[in-house]
Amino acid sequence: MHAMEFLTLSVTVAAAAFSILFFFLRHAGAGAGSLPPVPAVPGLPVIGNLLQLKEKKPYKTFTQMAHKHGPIYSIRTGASTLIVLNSPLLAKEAMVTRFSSISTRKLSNALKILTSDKCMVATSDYNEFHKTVKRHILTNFLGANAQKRHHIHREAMMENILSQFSEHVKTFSDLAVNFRKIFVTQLFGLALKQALGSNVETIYVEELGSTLSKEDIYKILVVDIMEGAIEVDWRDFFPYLKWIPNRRLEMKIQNLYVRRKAVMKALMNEQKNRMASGKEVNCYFDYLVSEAKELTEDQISMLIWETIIETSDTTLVTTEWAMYELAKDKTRQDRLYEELQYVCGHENVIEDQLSKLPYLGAVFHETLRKHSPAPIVPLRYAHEDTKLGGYHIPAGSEIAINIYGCNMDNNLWENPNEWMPERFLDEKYDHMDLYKTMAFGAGKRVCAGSLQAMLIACTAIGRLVQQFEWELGQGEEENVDTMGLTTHRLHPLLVKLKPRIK
Ligand code: HEM
Repeated sequence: MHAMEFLTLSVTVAAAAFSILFFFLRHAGAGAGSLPPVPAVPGLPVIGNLLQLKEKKPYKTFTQMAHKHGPIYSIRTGASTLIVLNSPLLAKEAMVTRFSSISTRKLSNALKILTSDKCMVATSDYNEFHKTVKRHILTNFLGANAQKRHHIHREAMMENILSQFSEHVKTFSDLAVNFRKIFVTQLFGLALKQALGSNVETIYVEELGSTLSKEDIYKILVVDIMEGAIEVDWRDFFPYLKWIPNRRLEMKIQNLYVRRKAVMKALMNEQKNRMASGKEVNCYFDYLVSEAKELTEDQISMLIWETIIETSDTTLVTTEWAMYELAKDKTRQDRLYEELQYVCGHENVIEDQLSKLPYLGAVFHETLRKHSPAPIVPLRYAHEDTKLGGYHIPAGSEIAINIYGCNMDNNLWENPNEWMPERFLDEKYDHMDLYKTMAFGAGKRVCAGSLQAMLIACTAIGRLVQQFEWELGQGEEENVDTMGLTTHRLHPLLVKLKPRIK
């Protein structure tokens, strides 16, 4: 062999051997300790990257950082290290493959108080308590059979929503209508009915010394807690300073906690009296009282409240954004209307027909993709050394799964900033698959309420488009700001409605 050829061959063999070794070390049998550390985004001493997060829309900041630093990077939030994942592959690796090492929740000080230290299905660690309460919520409330039993309440809600929009159009014809005001009152009513068996209008709360309207109850159980949940306590970032009091925040959060507890107690007492009079109904409260003997009264109160807040928020966010996009885009609204006409004729769309309405499904999924209602999965942390994307993840790292970043990934979605439901008509998608995007999470902790969210949002969107032509109110096109950490619209959607001629 020629000397030059020999040299080239040797270099090639050495390079191949090195590549195999490198691949082996990064991906396969190598111990986690020998893997490289996750690339770090440069920050400042002590505070780390906190200043880069001051925008208060971390999911957007994280997505921009991913353009520069790749889909996995670490940032320092004060004393803690946060690993941020921005691609579906990495997100699934964390939520499915490495679940056993990353199944523990990391809660802020505010959330620790508001969730009664993880006493909810969604915020608990993956332990016996979680398995028990997840079984309960699926059996009576969110599983497919339970959802069939609650169908009657959803149907009543849809009727009320439509009649209120019709009433508005009759009375004020040209005036824009506040979509959220009508929708949320009815959705909250449904939440109360499923949870407690009664769409309560008023309640006397002894601890607060006053009678509350439904609006007051909604504020205390949902709005105030959503706001409190995103309160930032600087001690979250510097746990070694937790001995320094932060009275203003502590008082505020404690006050929210106490008020919520008092209202739940009054609501539950009313239902206890009903049960004592021999009247039982199909609702989560009756089920937990009679079937979940292992739970304390406080735990039942938290679990009932959990379903109320979960029913009332994310489905509203999805439906409100879908109606915004449809009202803005007459061509796509017409396309949806044609599909509805073709499948349902002059009849109102019903849940059983949803599988025959691919464009309606596509509108739902595209809205979840572009406006993911839970843009970041509530933080988890690795309780043991593990690996992600071929990098070493030391025990104690916090993990942020940026769902918004996954759903806006340029490598996966063409023009991700555009709302294009047609992308989900591609034959690679199974029409009834609820998990086409990362919006509901993945793995063992995937959203337990996805079926309910789909049934409510799709039926509502379908009926509202069958009944009216939608147009944005003046200045609404630019009105796209969101609230804090979520994609909840900052201002309610204002729309003009024109009844369709049947
Ligand atoms: C479009 C609407 C919704 C979206 C986008 C959504 C999103 C999510 C996400 C991302 C998670 C995963 C959290 C994690 O992995 O840590 C989750 C969990 C959960 N969601 Fe939803 N959700 C929605 C509606 C609902 C509704 C209507 C309910 C109930 C009424 C609900 C109940 C739950 C529960 C109980 C969990 C915890 C599951 C577990 O930890 O095993 N969700 N949701």
